[in-house]
Amino acid sequence: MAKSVEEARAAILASSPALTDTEVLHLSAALGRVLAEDIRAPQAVPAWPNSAMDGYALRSSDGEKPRQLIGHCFAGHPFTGVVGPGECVRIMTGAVMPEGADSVLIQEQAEIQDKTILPQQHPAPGANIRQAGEDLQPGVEALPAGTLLRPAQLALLASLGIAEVKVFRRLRVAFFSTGDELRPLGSTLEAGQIYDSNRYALQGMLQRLGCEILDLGRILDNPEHLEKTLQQAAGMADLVISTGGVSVGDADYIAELLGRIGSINFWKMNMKPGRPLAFGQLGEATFFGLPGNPVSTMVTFYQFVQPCILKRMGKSAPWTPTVLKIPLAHSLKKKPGRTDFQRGVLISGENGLQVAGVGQQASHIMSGLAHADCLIILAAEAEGAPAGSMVDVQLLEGLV
Ligand SMILES: Nc1nc2c(c(=O)[nH]1)N[C@H]1C(S)=C(S)[C@@H](COP(=O)(O)OP(=O)(O)OC[C@H]3O[C@@H](n4cnc5c(N)ncnc54)[C@H](O)[C@@H]3O)O[C@H]1N2
Ligand code: MOO
Ligand SMILES: [Mg+2]
Repeated sequence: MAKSVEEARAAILASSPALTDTEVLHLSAALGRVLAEDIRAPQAVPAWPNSAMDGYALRSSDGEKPRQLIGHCFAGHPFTGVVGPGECVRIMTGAVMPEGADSVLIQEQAEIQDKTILPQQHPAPGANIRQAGEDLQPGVEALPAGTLLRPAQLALLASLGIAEVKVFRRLRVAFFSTGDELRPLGSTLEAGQIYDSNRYALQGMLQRLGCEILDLGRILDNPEHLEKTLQQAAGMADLVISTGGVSVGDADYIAELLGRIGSINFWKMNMKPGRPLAFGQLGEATFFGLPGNPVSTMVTFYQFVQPCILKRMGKSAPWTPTVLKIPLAHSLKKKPGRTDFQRGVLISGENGLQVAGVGQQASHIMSGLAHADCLIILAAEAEGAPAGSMVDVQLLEGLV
C-alpha cells in the first residue's frame, strides 16, 4: 500500500536515530550544528542595570525640579560617583546606571540651561533602565541540548561569554545519481542525453543543512555497479541518497537492490510528485531512493530527507515544513488519487496574501520549482480547488 505523507514521515522519524558523537567547537565554527549540552547562564545578562536611552540619569523622587549636571557616563565608561538629590548625570544608551539614580530622562524631554537640566515631565522610577538579569538570570537554562544553532542562538551564547560549545558531529551523507542518460556539466550532449541536474539540487540542499558530503558521482543503470556503489556508500556514511531508477521500469534497480542487500521500510507514496520514493536501511546507514524526476527529487527531499537529517543531527524538536492556510488566487486542477504538492508563489496585494500556482506542474518542469516559494497541498481525493478557497501552503524556507 502506498504510504501517505504523514505515515511516511512518522516511519522515517521512528527509524532516524540521533548521532551520539560530539566535538567541541568555537562559536565561529558552530553555525548549523546542534548543541549536545544544556547551556546555563554563567552570569546575568545584562550584567549591570544600564540605560536604554541617551539622556540623564537622576532620582525620580525629585519630580520635575531642575537638576545639576555633575558628570557623564558612556557605554564602557561608568560614572564612579553617586547621584544625589537635585543632581543628574549625562548618560548614553548602554552605560551603567550610576549609584543613586533610579530613572533615565530622555534628552528629548529635557531642556538644558548651562549646567542645569530642566525636566519637561516627571521621570518615573525605573524609566528607560534595562535591569540586570532582565534577559537571563545567572544559572537559568539559556539553551537546551538539541538546539539547532542559528545566528540568534550564537549571539545569545556570545552574550554569555561562551566561546566554545559541545555539538554533535556533522552527519556524513553519501549521494549519487543514476542513469545512462546523465552527463556532467561541460560535456556535449548526444541524442537522448541530459545534464545531471539532481546532483546540484542534492549538493545544495545537503550543504545548506551543514552535512559532510560524499559525492559518489553518476552511476550507470547497471545492477552490479549500483550494488557496489550502495555497499560502498553504506560503509562510509550515516545516510545514503540515490536519485532515479526507483520506479518500475526495466532499468530501475534501486528498490530490488535495497530489498536484497538491505531492508525496505517502505516503497511508494500516495503523493505527486514523488510516488516511487523508497526508504530503508543499508547496514548501519539510513537510505533514501529518491525519484529521478528533478521536481520529485527536491520535493521528496524537503518532505522526508530534511526532517530525517535534522533528527539524525541531534535536533530534539522535530522539524517539518511550515504549513499555513492561504486563499487561492485562482482555481487549480488535479487528478484525484494522490496528494498533490503543486509549486506556488505567494502574492501580497490589495486582497491581502494569496497563493497562485506557477503554471505547468509536471515532475520534470524544473523552471516552475525554481520560481516557486511554496508548495500548495491538495488532498488526495480532491479534483482541484476553486479560486478563493483556503488551501494548505507549505513554505519553502531558505534556512531551517
Ligand atoms: N509505469 C510507470 N511508470 C512510471 C511510474 C509508475 O508508477 N508507473 N512512476 C513515474 C513517476 S511518478 C516517477 S517520479 C518516475 C520516477 O522514475 P525513477 O525514479 O525510476 O527515475 P528514472 O526513471 O531514472 O528517471 C525519471 C526521469 O528523471 C530524469 N532524471 C533522472 N535522474 C536525473 C538527474 N540526475 N538529473 C536530471 N534528470 C534526471 C530521467 O532522465 C527521467 O526523465 O517514474 C515514472 N514512471
Ligand atoms: O510522482 Mo512522479 O514524482 O509524478 O513524477
Ligand atoms: Mg525509472
